[in-house]
Amino acid sequence: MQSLSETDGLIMFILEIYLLFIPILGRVIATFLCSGEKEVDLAVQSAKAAFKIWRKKSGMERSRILLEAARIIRERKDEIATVETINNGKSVFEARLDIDTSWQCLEYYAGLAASMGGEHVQLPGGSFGYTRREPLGVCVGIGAWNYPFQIASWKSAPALACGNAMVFKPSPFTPVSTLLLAEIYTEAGVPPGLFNVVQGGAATGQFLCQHRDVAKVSFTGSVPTGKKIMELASKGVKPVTLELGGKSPLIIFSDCDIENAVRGAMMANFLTQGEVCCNGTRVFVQREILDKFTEEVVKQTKKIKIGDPLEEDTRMGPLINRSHLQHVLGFIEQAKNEGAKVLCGGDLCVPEDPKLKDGYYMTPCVLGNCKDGMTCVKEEIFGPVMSILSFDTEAEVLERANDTNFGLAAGVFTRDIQRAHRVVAELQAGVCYINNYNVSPVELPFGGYKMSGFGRENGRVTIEYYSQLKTICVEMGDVESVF
Ligand SMILES: NC(=O)c1ccc[n+]([C@@H]2O[C@H](COP(=O)([O-])OP(=O)(O)OC[C@H]3O[C@@H](n4cnc5c(N)ncnc54)[C@H](O)[C@@H]3O)[C@@H](O)[C@H]2O)c1
Ligand SMILES: CCCCC=O
Repeated sequence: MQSLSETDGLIMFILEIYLLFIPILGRVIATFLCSGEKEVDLAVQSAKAAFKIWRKKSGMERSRILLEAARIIRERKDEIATVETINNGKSVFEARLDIDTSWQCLEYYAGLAASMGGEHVQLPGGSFGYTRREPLGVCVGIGAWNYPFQIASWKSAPALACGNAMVFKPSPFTPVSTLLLAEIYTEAGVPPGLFNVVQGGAATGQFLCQHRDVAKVSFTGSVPTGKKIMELASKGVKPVTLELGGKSPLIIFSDCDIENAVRGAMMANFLTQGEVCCNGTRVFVQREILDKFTEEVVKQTKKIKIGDPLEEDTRMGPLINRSHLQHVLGFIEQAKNEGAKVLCGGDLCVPEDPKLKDGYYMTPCVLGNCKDGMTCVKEEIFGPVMSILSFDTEAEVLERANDTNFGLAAGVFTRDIQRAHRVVAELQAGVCYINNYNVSPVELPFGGYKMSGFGRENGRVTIEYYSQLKTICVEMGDVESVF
């Protein structure tokens, strides 16, 4: 995707034309116009009108419609996954898993919609108070390009279940699948405009964040953009949820089940071409098993089938675009210059199929001899690059694992259950895995510590991020005035 007029920072109506590149082939397949200030306002106004209808519906009514939307997603799973693969480049095998977690999210919040309530509190003299959980209004969702349909589902499902409307802006690199979600919500019976999609990049996102009728912004993307969004939202005192980047540690103790630890490390690094926010890219391995673990990880990494992501047995497709591919390869060059050793991969890859020759493919990379101060260990690469580090003691690895501004996720592999819980209690990360990595059941909250953001997606707690609490105080006696 290229913007003919990349306009980061400009707050005015701008006509942006985006070229939609398909990463599999490296070719333009469509162009589209970005929504300007006027289109953003139209989307917000129609969402506002829909909100007036939707907020009056009972939780049971909202639940029924969300369940119907979940059913349609299940029914259209293969079609949506194919669109996601063509647009993003991830293997269709993985895209189907994303679609599963999407309809599961709608089902989960459909289940909670009818049970959102407040509490009743008795006060002296028969008086009492109660609380009501009320929707916020028109919420904005802004998404990244790595999980387009899933991100839109994870934001819209709790928002709609709570009685809100949502205007969603996908990344301009992956504008397509969110439109399918809008179509599905409409078919399921939400009022027209309740879930609106606007297209565009930074400028469109800014129009949304500063719109006076927007009540909340939920953002998924990078730390620098998250900071800008927080700043814009602060001007209107709008609450924000920030799901940002990471550089998560995965700690492998020598008493682990090594086969599972290797599988965990692969899951922690190579899903969606490594373009995953919570990836455990700093793999700390206890010295006693370093050689054995490294040998096995390299062996498994070399076996990953790279190629046309629409083929059933492909497990790694192209990266999102050419400039990101160059960016990732640049990190590998820098790692070599700083003393890391490339144990496998890290090269441009031209798949055998001639039609794929212009796609954005690379071989997944394992870096050995990594040290804490290296750029590849400190910065989010967002590509298929695993950095292996060694450690000796639990105290030492905890200190090193926490020595980062990020705090999205962390993992530990050990057979010692006391140690597992002791270590995760000390890890400064919002999501911790014991003896697994990168599983995201929608029943569990997901979100970061430190610069990886705040607020949560999924789980019961997310209801609190899409609703507000009203307190009602009821007097049953006479007014005792102090005057
Ligand atoms: N924590 C999570 O749940 C999570 C999930 C997926 C991705 N991510 C993070 O996202 C990043 C990769 O995604 P990306 O490259 O799309 O991120 P990005 O920050 O470049 O863009 C994200 C979205 O923000 C929009 N945007 C850009 N500038 C804006 C501005 N000034 N105002 C409003 N909107 C603006 C973009 O158009 C896009 O829709 C990585 O850092 C990754 O870790 C986090
Ligand atoms: C595993 C899903 C989390 C998405 C982050 O990029």
